[in-house]
Amino acid sequence: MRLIHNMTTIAECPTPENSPLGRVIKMAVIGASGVGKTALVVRFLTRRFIGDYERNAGNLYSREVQVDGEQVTIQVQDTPGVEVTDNAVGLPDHVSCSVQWADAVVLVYSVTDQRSFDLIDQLHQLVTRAGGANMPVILLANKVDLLHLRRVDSQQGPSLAGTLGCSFYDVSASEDYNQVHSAFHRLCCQLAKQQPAPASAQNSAGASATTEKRRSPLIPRPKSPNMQDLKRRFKQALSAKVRTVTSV
Ligand SMILES: Nc1nc2c(ncn2[C@@H]2O[C@H](COP(=O)(O)OP(=O)(O)OP(=O)(O)O)[C@@H](O)[C@H]2O)c(=O)[nH]1
Repeated sequence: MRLIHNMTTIAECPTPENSPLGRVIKMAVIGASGVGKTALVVRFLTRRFIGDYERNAGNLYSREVQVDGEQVTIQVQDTPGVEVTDNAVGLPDHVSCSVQWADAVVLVYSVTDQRSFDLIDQLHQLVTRAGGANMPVILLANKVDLLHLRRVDSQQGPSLAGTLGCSFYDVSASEDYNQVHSAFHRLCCQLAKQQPAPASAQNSAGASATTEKRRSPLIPRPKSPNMQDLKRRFKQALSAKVRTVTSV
């Protein structure tokens, strides 16, 4: 089997950065197309579910949040959907690059899509190959609100997570902010505990070994963190709804 990229282009990969404000936690969200990766990231970072998302071209989102009382910069790389085909050899380059950049990976499948679930085992292998065996990974089963469309048995997710050695969460980006927040937030707490003190508290020689390991001059800087873009899209979605209502 081979993993292919569903999108036409992704121009840039994320670059590790230390915020002058303190700790930066970097996550990559990976899964098949349409499982709700963007919806989950947007829900976590803005509390909102817009419902209609542009096809993902690999956006990097960033936001300051409180983790255990500490102000932390969360950067989330939303990766384009991957698909399974024959002769799998590795992750698409841009996804692999996101894994190498990230401190942790969020694997996502949709409970309405058996193929997206079947992909997870293989994705996990490729993620640990690209990011190292110790890469923290969590598994999210999204769209649990769609009870009538469920195709993946509710026991399959926890069982697979047990086999892979990662935490598992049933979530619904559309219906339940708390579930989504809890899953991402626990991962943030775990990472915050594992990471060394912020770069600002260290001398330059003592910079994070993890950061140094992953820094590469070949990886260009990301587009600027796009909360503005999120807000724009949210406004567009709202105005589209207003237009629909007024035209009825
Ligand atoms: N009912 C329901 N729909 C959801 C949920 N999460 C996402 N969706 C919908 O599923 C569709 C795909 O969501 P996206 O967030 O664009 O999925 P994606 O994984 O980023 O897809 P790609 O950009 O193709 O990689 C959209 O129509 C969302 O509104 C959910 O929890 N419940």
